[in-house]
Amino acid sequence: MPKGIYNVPTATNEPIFSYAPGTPERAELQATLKQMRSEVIDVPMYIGNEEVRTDNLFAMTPPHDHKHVLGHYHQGGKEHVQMAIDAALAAKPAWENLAWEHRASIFLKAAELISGPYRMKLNAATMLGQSKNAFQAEIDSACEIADFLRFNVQYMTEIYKQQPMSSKGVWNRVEQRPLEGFIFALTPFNFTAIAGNLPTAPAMMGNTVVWKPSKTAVYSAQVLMEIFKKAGVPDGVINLVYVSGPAAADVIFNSPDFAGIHFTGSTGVFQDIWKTIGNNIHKYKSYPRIVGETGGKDYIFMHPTADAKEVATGITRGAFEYQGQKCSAASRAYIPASKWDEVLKFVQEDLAKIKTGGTEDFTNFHNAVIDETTFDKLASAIDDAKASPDAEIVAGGEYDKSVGYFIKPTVIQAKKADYITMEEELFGPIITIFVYEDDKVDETLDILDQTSIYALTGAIFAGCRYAIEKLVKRLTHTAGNFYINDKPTGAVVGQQPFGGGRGSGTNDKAGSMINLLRWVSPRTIKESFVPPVDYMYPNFKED
Ligand SMILES: NC(=O)c1ccc[n+]([C@@H]2O[C@H](COP(=O)([O-])OP(=O)(O)OC[C@H]3O[C@@H](n4cnc5c(N)ncnc54)[C@H](O)[C@@H]3O)[C@@H](O)[C@H]2O)c1
Ligand SMILES: N[C@@H](CCC=O)C(=O)O
Repeated sequence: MPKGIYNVPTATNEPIFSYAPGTPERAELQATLKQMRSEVIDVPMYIGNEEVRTDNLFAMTPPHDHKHVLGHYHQGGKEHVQMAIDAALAAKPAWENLAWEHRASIFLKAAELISGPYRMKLNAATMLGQSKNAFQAEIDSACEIADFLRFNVQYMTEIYKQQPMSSKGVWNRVEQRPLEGFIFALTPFNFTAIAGNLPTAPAMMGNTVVWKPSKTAVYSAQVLMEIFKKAGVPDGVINLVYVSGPAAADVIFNSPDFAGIHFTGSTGVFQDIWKTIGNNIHKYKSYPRIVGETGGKDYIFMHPTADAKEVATGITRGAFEYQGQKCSAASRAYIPASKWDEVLKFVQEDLAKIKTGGTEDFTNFHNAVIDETTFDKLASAIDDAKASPDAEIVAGGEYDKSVGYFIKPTVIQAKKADYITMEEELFGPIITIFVYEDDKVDETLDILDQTSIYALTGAIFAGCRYAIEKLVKRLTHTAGNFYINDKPTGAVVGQQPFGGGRGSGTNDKAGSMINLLRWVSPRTIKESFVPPVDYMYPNFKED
C-alpha cells in the first residue's frame, strides 16, 4: 500500500520532431524504415504469459505497396478469445490490488519508451502498416500516445484525490474500484494512439483487458504490445488477440464477466454491439460500461466574412491529411457563392502541388488508403459523382490500385445540399462542397444541422465577431469538437479533449478524466470514530 500521498510528474505534451532534411531524426527514421522493410516478421497473439501461434497466417502489407510482405500474424478463433478472457480474469486480483503508484510507473515508463528508444520503431510500423507519412505518424504514434499515457496518469491521481467532506467524528472516503470482470478494447485502424489508449486507459484504473485491434493495424499493435511488456505490464493484464470482429463479439458479449467495452470505430458496428449487449443484459454480473467514439461527417462552414486563403488551407489540411482517414477529417463544406471561385482556386493550387505515393519518400504529402475494400468504395463514390447530374468533380477524381491503394485528393461540388456524399461518411480523401447564396446563411445552417446523423467535429471560418458568436450558438449540438477559424482535425490530448455526440459516440472524451471515470465503480466508506451507544433521539427523552 502507498506510504505517502504522491504527486505524479506534471504531464506536458510530447514535442513533435520535424524530420526536416538534415535532421538526425530523419536519418534515424529512414534507416528504421529500411530495416523493417527488409524483414519478414512473425507476429503471435499475446495471451497471459504465452505467445500464441496458429496455423492460420495472414500477410501484413503496406497499403501503398500491397505486394510487399512485412510479416505474418497468427489469426485466432473463438477459443483464443475465451483464453484471453480467462487470462484477464486470472490476472485481475494481483493487478487491482497493486498500489496505484506502480500502475502509474508502468504507464509513465511506457510513455518514456515511446518518446525515446521505441519512437522510430513505432513510427515506422505505423508508416509501413497504415500508410501514414512521417509527420502524420509522429503526431499519432509518438506524440499522441505518449500524451494519452502521461495525461491519463495525472487524471487518475486527480480522480483519486476527489474526496467527500466529513462531519465531526466521522471520516468519509471514496475509493475508485476497478470494474468487476474484464474490459474489451476494440480498436480501429487509423490511429496507433487510439489503439494504444483503448486498452491502457481501463488497465491504468486497475482493470484487465482483452484487446482486439483492426486487422489492418496489427503491425503497430504488435510494437505497442512489445512496449507495454517492456514497461512492465504484467502478463494477462492486456491480452492481444487477432480474430474476426464477429468471432470476438460472440464470445465476449456472452460472457457473464463482461464489464465494459472501450470502442472506437464505425457507427454501424457500435450500434450493433450496443444492441447485442442490450439483448444479453440479463447474462452479465453487472451493467457493462459502453464507451464508443464513432463516425463523423465533419464540416467546414465558411461565413461570407471569412478569408478565402485561410478556408482553402483548412480544406486542404482538414480533408486530405492522412488521406482523409481521420474521424475528424472535413468531408463536407459550405462555401458562400461570393467566395467560391477564390476558395476553389486556392484549393486547386494546393492539390496541384501535393505528391501522392509511398511513405518511405518523405516528399509525399499524400499516401494510400488503408485497404482494397476502402479503395473500391471510394472509387465507386467518385464514379457515381462523375455520372450524377447533382455533382461535379472539381479537383482530383483519379485512382489507381495497381501498386498501392491510391485515391487522389478529390473535391466534389454538390448541386444539392443533400447529395449522398454530403450526408454519408466515406472515410477517405474526398470532400464534398455545397455553395450557398450569401443571403442564405440561416437556411444553410439549418441544412448543416439536419443533414447528417453525426456530430463529431466542425469548423467555422468568419471574420466578423457577431457572426462568430451567432455560429457558435446556432451550431451547439453539431460537433463535440468545434473549431473557430481552424481546421477540424488535430485535437491534442490535454488541450482539446476529443469526442462527439449524436451518432458519433458517447462523447466520453478520450484522454480525459471523464473517460477514466467510466472504468471505475466508486465505493463510499463512512467511518464513525465514537459510535453512539444509545438509539434514542434526545427529544424523545423525558424531562
Ligand atoms: N470518434 C472517434 O474518436 C474516432 C476515431 C477514430 C476512428 N473513428 C471511426 O472509425 C472508423 C474507421 O475505423 P475502422 O475502419 O477500423 O472501423 P470499424 O468499425 O470497421 O472497425 C473497428 C473495430 O471493430 C472491429 N469490427 C468490425 N466489425 C465488427 C463486428 N461486426 N463485430 C465486432 N467487431 C467488429 C474491427 O475489426 C476493428 O477492430 C470511422 O468510422 C471513423 O470515423 C472514430
Ligand atoms: N486527435 C485526432 C483524432 C482523429 C480520429 O481519428 C484528431 O483530432 O484529428
